[in-house]
Amino acid sequence: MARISFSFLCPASWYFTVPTVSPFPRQRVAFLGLFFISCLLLLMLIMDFRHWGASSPRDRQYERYLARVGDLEATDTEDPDLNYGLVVDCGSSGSRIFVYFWPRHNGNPHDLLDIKQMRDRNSQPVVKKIKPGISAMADTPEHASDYLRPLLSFAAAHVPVRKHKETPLYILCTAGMRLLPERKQLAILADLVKDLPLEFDFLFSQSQAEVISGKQEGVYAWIGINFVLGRFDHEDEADAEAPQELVTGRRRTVGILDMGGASLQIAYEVPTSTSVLSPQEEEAAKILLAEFNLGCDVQHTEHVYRVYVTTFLGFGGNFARQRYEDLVLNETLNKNRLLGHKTGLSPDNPFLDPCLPVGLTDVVERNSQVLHVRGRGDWAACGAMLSPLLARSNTSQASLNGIYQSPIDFNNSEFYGFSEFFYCTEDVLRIGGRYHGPTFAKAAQDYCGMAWSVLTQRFKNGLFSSHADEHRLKYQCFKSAWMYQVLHEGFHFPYDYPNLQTAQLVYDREVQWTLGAILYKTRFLPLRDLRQEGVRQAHGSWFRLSFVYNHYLFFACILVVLLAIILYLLRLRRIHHRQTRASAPLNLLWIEEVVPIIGVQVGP
Ligand SMILES: Nc1nc2c(ncn2[C@@H]2O[C@H](COP(=O)(O)OP(=O)(O)OP(=O)(O)O)[C@@H](O)[C@H]2O)c(=O)[nH]1
Repeated sequence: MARISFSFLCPASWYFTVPTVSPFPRQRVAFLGLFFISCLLLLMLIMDFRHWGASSPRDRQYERYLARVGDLEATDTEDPDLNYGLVVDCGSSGSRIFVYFWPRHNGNPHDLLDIKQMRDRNSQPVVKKIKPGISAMADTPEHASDYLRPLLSFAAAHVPVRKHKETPLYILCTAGMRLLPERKQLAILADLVKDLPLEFDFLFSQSQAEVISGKQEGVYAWIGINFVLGRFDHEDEADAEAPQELVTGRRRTVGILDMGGASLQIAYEVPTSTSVLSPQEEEAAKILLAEFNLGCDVQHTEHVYRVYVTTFLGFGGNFARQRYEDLVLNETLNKNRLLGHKTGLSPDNPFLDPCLPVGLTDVVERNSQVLHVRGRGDWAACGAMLSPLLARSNTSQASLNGIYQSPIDFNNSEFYGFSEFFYCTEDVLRIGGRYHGPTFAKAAQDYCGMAWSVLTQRFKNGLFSSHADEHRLKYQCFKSAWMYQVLHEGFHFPYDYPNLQTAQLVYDREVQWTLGAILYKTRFLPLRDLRQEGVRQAHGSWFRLSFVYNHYLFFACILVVLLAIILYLLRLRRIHHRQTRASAPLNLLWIEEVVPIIGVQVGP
């Protein structure tokens, strides 16, 4: 029987022996119990440790709130960890450059990069616009890069020079370019690809200058707004915007309506199992559905979204006005010919246009044909005249141009309207935000019925939004009627649909399709970061899980060991007492034996 004595913790009288093979089964049970509890504790702590990276829903909401506040601050260009990206939106009415930035990816494979619009030293968004659209370069494509130079120089002055080489530049052209013959489009793009890299050091290749399809534009706008609203977040938590809704897994996404100068897009998520369709409808629906994965790993199917997206070229606000003028001119001249009238042929016998404010005069010219017009500001009559331009078919499941429209659950959906949807409601009417059909109709009607002289006077007095210009004043009556017709007659939105917001800024972030474009184009970058992180973790994994790194775990283990020791000592003490009582004479002998062996005694 071996004897071990403990002298450093106990009083001298505590000298005792420990049998190597315990003769006490209860002691063994206690040991096993302790061992089991320790393991359990360790396991729980390790599990908990894995979750330390993720914060609670409440924390996440708070973090999001802080992030929104942070979005309004000047971008810290000294921070070496920030990445930058540029998107040029070459639209039909003008081009604008957006400068975005993002920090390192947060490591959660469910999240996209946290891309935000850059803000300058005065905390103003870094964005610059030029007019006219790039399609104005159609006949002089060799000057396309000169045309874009002011935008790129502006961006180059804002992005730190050391970052230029790694800053991707995307030049994405929309409807204005789509309307040009392919030959002219290619000539413009070729000039950009050839000349811009000579002057600017951004990451730019041939594939990064393109004419995107309307479908892409719609999907990008859809991604942009849903990202800003946090609808791609997957964790279980109450929705900040709809707290009554406890969302598990995926959140309900919002749909978009985006009316530019030349084209119009609608996009919304559709369920994977669509309603019963005829084979023809099924075929039509397939063409209009975009299925894409927003996860950084294509194998993660929980990030697959199925979105109905349609684009209508020629249905943007400015282009619709041109189509309307074509229609009016042709109809009036035909009537003149048939009935011998002279309507619109001179300024004193103008065509009375219900879609222009009262008293506004204008001249429509097409191929040497001229039509003199004067506004009569009749919004209802204007709407009625626009009906043929919607080109609806008789089928109930079709929207504009007779295109199949996937059913929308108007009782359980949310939409955001951008560009003309916002400008038409806000610029002069000042009712942007939550859209209410009857209120909008009343305001638009009142505006239309005003005399042009009164409107221009109000404009001079600064009564309209700072974004409103003369073009807006002139065409507001037409555009508001067009928007209304498109929304309710074209897309069949109920007149009292309560869940449409018209917007340009959401949480003070400008929501443009360009944000969705850069999010989509950089969606695999997190995977690269995660892989690098994975390699780093593999090297340092022991360190990360070690007790020293994890101080909570370390203290818990110390506690468990101390507990085990104390219990063990108490147990031995009891055994010792029992034995002392059983053989008192032997006790002395034990002490005599033990003291010489150890030779160290604490206490008297
Ligand atoms: N109030 C206001 N109007 C704008 C602004 N930007 C453009 N517009 C006007 O809105 C109309 C539509 O312009 P955009 O939304 O830029 O459309 P676009 O990109 O030119 O058109 P697409 O090529 O069809 O996408 C044009 O008549 C512009 O003059 C803006 O920031 N504020």
